[in-house]
Amino acid sequence: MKDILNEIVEYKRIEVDRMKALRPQRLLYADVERILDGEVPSLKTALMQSDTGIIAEFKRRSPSKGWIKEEGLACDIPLEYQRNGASAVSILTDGKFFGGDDSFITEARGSGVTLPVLYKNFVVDEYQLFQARLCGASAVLLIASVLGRKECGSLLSVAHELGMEVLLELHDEHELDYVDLMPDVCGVNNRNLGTFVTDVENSFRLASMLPSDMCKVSESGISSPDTILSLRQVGFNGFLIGECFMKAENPGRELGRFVHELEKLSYKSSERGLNIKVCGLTDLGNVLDVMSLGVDMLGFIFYKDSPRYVSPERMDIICMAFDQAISSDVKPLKIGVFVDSAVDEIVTAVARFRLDGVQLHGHEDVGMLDSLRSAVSSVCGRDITIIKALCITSRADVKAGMDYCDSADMLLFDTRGKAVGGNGIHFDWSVLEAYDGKLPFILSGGIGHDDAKDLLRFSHPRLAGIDLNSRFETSPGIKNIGMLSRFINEMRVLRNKQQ
Ligand SMILES: O=C(O)c1ccccc1N[C@@H]1O[C@H](COP(=O)(O)O)[C@@H](O)[C@H]1O
Repeated sequence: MKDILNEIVEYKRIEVDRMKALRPQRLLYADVERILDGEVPSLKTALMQSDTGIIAEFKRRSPSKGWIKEEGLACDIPLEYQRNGASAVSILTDGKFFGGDDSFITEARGSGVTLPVLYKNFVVDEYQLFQARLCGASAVLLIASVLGRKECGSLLSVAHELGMEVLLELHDEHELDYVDLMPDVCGVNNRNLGTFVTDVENSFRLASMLPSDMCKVSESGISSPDTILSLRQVGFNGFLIGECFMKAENPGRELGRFVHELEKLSYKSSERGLNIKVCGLTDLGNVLDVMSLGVDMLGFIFYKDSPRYVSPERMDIICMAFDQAISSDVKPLKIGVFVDSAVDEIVTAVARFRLDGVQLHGHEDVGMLDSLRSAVSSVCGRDITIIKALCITSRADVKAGMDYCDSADMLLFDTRGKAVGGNGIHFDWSVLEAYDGKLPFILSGGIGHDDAKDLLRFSHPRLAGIDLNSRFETSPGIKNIGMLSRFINEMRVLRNKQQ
């Protein structure tokens, strides 16, 4: 088989010469000089700080697949990626082989894309770096296997002088000496550019050979959130995904679905430790204070008989401030708590308050959960996390949780008491030994500030988090921030000692 990479690079050199003849380098540089004062967002910072680390790629065709999305618009898809949880966007600008163009980055910027944009092309000449800067790129891709080490070093310096970062792409261990050139980000390509065959094992193989403090990206062939979790464990910060999104009818929506799956999996694997849900919030200032503690989920009770009921009008105000206050490293999920509400009512709340999940605290059966999931999907175009709460007194109550294993994403075990929820009393946690289902669960029911030690002694393979509610309040619906903060710190200290 003819080596496709060689063919592309041969053509690229001819193409660059042609472009230079049409627009000499000094004229191009004069244009670049005019915009050099303006800054572009950093790819490295976005990857190191963001939740997902996903670099979503806009790629209309490829040499191996032909057209993937010929009708895809650069003023549409990259912005949708930004709205659906990407940390950065990669835009293919090579024309002949990938159906791209530099104008795609200009169009994406024009449509409102503020995320870092990677200029994805086969850079062999500094002329292309000027082009990248001019169209609004934050970073350029340099491929070790098509550049001599010296040539790569000098392109890297020019990119830096132009205020752009470099993602240096490696494919195998023979290229590891390029890492000394100090690129901003190091990529491991899982695609053999000669044959276009992908194998994610390549990233796992090279991970330990790269410096541990280097920002690392795994590129190509990633199609499942599970793979991202495993790649994170071996030190990857970023994940470049193109085809998996571009081949979907709606790439932005597909990314949103993928991110949601990733969030759910992160909870399941307890990758973030024991997750903390603070429930029964009703006051805007109190919500912002709780968020500053770095908790994982915020619970809002939409059950009118609860003393922690939050009205829709109050919730609108909370949501507005929540969206503005949010920074990527503090992003709790918004969970709505419902008791035997109608599906329509829940779907309306999910859409209006942009809820990430719902906690069903009544007698909702499996059929209801399935109808709810499909109604949310058709109205909101996305999935939600469904937490089914079960009231527990005995091992038999625990076993009932098994019924929901294909419909819910998580269970919540609460104490059976006089009120539907929020009774403030424990149940006997030892009955949870009877739970051997596959869903993760949140432990709930009267957890208070004096429970930290017992909680850390309690272990169960499916324990994913704890719920803090009535025993952390100054009055119903108002959380005691000092008490919550001391408890969360105590849990962290005890946990670190345990590890
Ligand atoms: O807290 C409430 O008022 C409430 C009302 C209706 C349904 C659920 C409710 N709260 C949930 O109850 C559990 C246990 O809370 P507590 O620790 O015993 O106060 C918790 O999961 C809340 O989400």
